[in-house]
Amino acid sequence: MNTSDAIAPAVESILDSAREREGGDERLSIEARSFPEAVAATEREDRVPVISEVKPTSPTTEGVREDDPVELAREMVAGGATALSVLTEPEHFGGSTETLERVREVVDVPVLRKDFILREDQFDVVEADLILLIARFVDDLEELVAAATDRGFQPLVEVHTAEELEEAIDAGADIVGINNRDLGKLEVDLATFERVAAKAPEDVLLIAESGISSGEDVRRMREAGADALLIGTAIMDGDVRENTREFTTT
Ligand SMILES: O=P(O)(O)OC[C@@H](O)[C@@H](O)c1c[nH]c2ccccc12
Repeated sequence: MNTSDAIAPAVESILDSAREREGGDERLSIEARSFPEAVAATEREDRVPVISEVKPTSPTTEGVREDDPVELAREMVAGGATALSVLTEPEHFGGSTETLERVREVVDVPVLRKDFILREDQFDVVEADLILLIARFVDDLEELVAAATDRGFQPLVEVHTAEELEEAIDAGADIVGINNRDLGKLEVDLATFERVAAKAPEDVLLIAESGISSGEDVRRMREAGADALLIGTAIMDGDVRENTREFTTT
């Protein structure tokens, strides 16, 4: 874990509660819906692969969206989402594992569990197709990537710098998310993806995360090598079906 740079207080608070969150006591075994296949299918239809994020609120968003997350998820899939991301962090993002469970029951696309996982037993609380591991926050990335894969999850390793990208590759990640948001200052800069993606090996599936809010942003990330885009705020703001449709047909 890289602790040399200061982490924003909001993120410290997220990590404090993540440390205390209990794990499951039974090891899960999952039959995951393939994310690489879903991405390839979207590409064949000449659309942009988008992971649409169900995010009721966040430390950087104003207000809380009260609509039924399951209904939002359905609408996102109807709008052409390749996959969904569901926040399960309860205290700062308004998420829950029950929501993820219900969403995964009603859609047939791959679903990412978005949370701040720090220990192996925290994998075992709810099934998902993809699971997020944030390179900056975990001590033993390689072990966690292996533990996730053993259970049948497709680990998505999130990075923000070229050094973390290297760590992710060394840990065996083949799906990597490059977060444009700096978790130190919580600021977004799309140049992050451009800079870090340039260092990625060809065979890694690259996801551009955070701060994508226009067709222009989509094109910019695709030109820089994004195989898929993870979009939350800009989809959650308004008609989620129409918003997803617009991003996927840019
Ligand atoms: O709402 P945005 O800017 O479109 O970003 C979505 C997603 O990238 C962001 O929610 C995110 C990226 N990494 C995370 C880690 C935990 C929680 C949330 C995130």
